[in-house]
Amino acid sequence: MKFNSCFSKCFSLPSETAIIDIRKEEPEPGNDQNFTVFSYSELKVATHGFSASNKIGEGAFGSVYKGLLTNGSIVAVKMLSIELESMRGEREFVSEITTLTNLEHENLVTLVGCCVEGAKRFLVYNYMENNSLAQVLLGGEQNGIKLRWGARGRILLGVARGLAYLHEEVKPHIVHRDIKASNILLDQNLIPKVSDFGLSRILRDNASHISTHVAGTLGYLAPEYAISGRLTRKTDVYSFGVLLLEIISGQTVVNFDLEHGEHYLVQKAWDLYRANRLLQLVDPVLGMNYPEEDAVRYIKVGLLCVQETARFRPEMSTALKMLTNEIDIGVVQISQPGLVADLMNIKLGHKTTFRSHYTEASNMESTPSSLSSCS
Ligand SMILES: Nc1ncnc2c1ncn2[C@@H]1O[C@H](COP(=O)(O)OP(=O)(O)OP(=O)(O)O)[C@@H](O)[C@H]1O
Repeated sequence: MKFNSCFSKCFSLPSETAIIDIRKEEPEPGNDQNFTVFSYSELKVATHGFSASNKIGEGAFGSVYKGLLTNGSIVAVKMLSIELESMRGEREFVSEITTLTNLEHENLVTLVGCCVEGAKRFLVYNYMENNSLAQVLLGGEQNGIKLRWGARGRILLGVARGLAYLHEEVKPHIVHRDIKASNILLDQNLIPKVSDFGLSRILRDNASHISTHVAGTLGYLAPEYAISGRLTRKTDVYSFGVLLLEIISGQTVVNFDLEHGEHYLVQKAWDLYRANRLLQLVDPVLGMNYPEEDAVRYIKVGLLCVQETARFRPEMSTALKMLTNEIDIGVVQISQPGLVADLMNIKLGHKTTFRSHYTEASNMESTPSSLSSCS
């Protein structure tokens, strides 16, 4: 796709700015027709000037705004607040985004386009009506959504499918790196959509967006990734296992409000497994309204995914088959999970240093260089 093949158009807009110039990427024949390079003014109008009332979230990359495009579609506009030196150049940025928009799966958020205006960069996604799993599952009553067992099962299967697609069908495969409840968005039917996949591709080498200074995020990190920076698909499998345990238990991976001994969800699940009391992990709000056999199977898959030794964790497609009972988890041995407790104690006071340890060179499986200052 040629980035310089933009053209200007005039649209009438339902605001005080009646007519503005809009640059759009003209698709070449055979190219992806769904990809749009938006103009800054178009996004500005769509989000009411990036107003506070349109702001729907804030992440490590920057603020997210709800927007209404002139064609009537509702979008989420992510304003990237990353230093320019960490970001790829204009052409590379657009080319990486084009690649990402070609990834289509029911369980991935659709990236509809981007905007480059000087130093400013924006990503434009389909808007997800039910916000993130973090807010719905762990945000309490204010969301007005109570996730029943069936919905929880559909969500974790959907996330597993989305990840299996990124890991095993996309070529070259994509390691998400940041699987967590706030990166799972829910559409109007509570279908889960994995977001923020492939974002490291828009960064220059050695730049990282993973917000490891956030305790919750830290709890999702596989031990080998946290300690030595080794990034593989099994790193995502670990994070998926943590997410699964959160979905079943309704608890966050780390919660210091709970009683001593219950702070770390993975530790708690492991203790209950060894005591043969796995059902005690299930979210009490579900009462008795869940099939016990499925619950035990799901939790065992979660524990298998968070095993300390990466090679003992299943591939995502295998985990999926275990969840759906196509593969019998009963015969699989589960050993010691990777526990974050020690890591949390050591690292949380060292925000800046810690973050700098999580730099990765590419989206591919990698082992970054020295971590000698890690203490
Ligand atoms: N496509 C979308 N539709 C609806 N809401 C969205 C969409 N994308 C993001 N959001 C909202 O914006 C919030 C911030 O999203 P973002 O992906 O920037 O950060 P995060 O995942 O919460 O945190 P981090 O950047 O540390 O991973 C989300 O939690 C969600 O509430």
